[in-house]
Amino acid sequence: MAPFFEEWRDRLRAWRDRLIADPHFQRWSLANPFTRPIARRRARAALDLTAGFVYSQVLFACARLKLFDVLAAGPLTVPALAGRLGLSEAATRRLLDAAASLDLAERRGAERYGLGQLGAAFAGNRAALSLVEHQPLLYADLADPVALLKGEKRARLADYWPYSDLEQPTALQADAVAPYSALMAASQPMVAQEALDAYDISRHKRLMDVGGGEGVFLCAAAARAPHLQLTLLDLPAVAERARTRLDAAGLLSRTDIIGGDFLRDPLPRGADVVTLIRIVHDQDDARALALLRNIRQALEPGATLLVIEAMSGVKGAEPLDAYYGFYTLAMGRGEPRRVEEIEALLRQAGFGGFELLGNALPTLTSILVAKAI
Ligand SMILES: CC(C)=CCC/C(C)=C/CC/C(C)=C/C=C/C(C)=C/C=C/C=C(C)/C=C/C=C(C)/C=C/C=C(C)/C=C/CC(C)(C)O
Ligand SMILES: C[S@@+](CC[C@H](N)C(=O)[O-])C[C@H]1O[C@@H](n2cnc3c(N)ncnc32)[C@H](O)[C@@H]1O
Repeated sequence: MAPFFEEWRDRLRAWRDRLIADPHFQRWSLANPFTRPIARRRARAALDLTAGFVYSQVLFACARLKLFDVLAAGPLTVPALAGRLGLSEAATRRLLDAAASLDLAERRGAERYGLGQLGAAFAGNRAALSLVEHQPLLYADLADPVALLKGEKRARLADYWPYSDLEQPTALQADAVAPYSALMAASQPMVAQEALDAYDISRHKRLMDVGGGEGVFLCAAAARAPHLQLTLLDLPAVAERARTRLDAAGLLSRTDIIGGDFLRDPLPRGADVVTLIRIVHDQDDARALALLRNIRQALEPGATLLVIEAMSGVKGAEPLDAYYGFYTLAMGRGEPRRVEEIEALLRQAGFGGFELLGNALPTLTSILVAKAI
C-alpha cells in the first residue's frame, strides 16, 4: 500500500481507538437505540473474553461428570441428577444452571434439565470430548501466561508431549507415548472425516502417513479406498500401538509399519501421496523444513503431499492463533502457521502447485495440497 494511504489508515484507526476507549462514547453507544445492538455485542464479546476460562471449567466439569451421557438418555430432575453425578443437590443445581447459561444444558419446566444444543453436539462427539478432558494440563500451565511467555516456567504440557524436546525421541518407551497417542487416536476421526471428505484419496495407489500415530487416519482412508496400499511411520513405541490397531482392523496385509525418526531416518520410497496430519505445527521452522525435505527425497516428481492441520488466517478459523499459539508455547515447541508460511516452507523443500481445499470446519483443520516438483 502507498505510504500516503497507510498513514491515513493509521490516523483513522488511532481516532477509532480513542473513540471506543472513551467512557462517554461507551455509555452513549449503549444508550442510543441505533448503536445499542453493536455496543451490546461488543460488551458481550468483552465478557466472554473475561469469563472464558470459567466457561471452560464448566464444560470440563460436565465432561468429567459425564453429564452429556446422562442427559442424552432424557431430561432428569435435580435429585435424580444429583444421584447420577455424585454431587449434592445444591451443587447439581449450580452446575446445571451454569451449563444452561452456556447452552450446554437446558431447563425443562421448573424441575428438570435436559441437553442444550451445544450439550447435544458434545454428547454425539467423543473425539471433541476427549480433547476437552485433557485441557486441565493446559489450564494449569496457563495459570501464569506471562511466565510462560518469558520462558520462566517449564510447562507440564511439555511432559505430556515428550517428543517435543528430545534429541532422541526414538528412545521413548511405551508408557511415555501412551497418553498422547491415545488422545490423538481418540480425536483423529473428526480430522480424518474433514480431510477425506475434502480430498478423494482413492485416486492414489500408496498412501504414507508420516507421524501417523496409532493408524486411525489410515483405517479411515482404507475404508474409503479398498485398493490403497498403506505405509505408517512414527516413533517405534507408537508404531507398535499402530500395529495392534491395524491388525484389529484387518489391514496388516496392506500396510508397512515403520518405527523411526522422521527428521533423521530416510523415508521409504513408493508412496504417491503422503499425509502430514497435526505434525508441522509441532515443529519450529528449521525442523519443519528438515522434515519436508526428508519427505521430498522419498517422492517422485508429481507426487502429492497433504498438510492437514489447523492453519491461521483461514476464513472461519479466526481465534486459532490464541488457542494453538499458547498450546504450542506450553508444549515447548512449534507454532500455528498461516497458509502462506507453510507454502513458503514447502517451496524451500521442493514442493509447488499449492491448493487450499475448502472444508466444513476450518477451526478444526485445513487441508493444503502440494505437489513434489
Ligand atoms: C439448522 C442447523 C444447521 C443448526 C441448528 C441447531 C444446531 C446448533 C445444530 C448443531 C449441529 C451440529 C452440526 C453440531 C456440530 C458440532 C460439532 C462439529 C462440534 C465440534 C466440536 C469440536 C471441538 C470442541 C473441537 C475442539 C478441538 C480442540 C480443543 C483441539 C485441540 C487440539 C489439540 C490439543 C492438538 C494437539 C496437536 C499438537 C500437539 C498441537 O500437534
Ligand atoms: C500431534 S501427533 C499427531 C498424530 C497423528 N498424525 C494424528 O493427527 O492423530 C504427532 C505425531 O508425530 C510423532 N512424532 C513426533 N516426532 C517424531 C519423530 N521425530 N519421528 C517420528 N514420529 C514423530 C508422534 O509420535 C505423534 O504420533
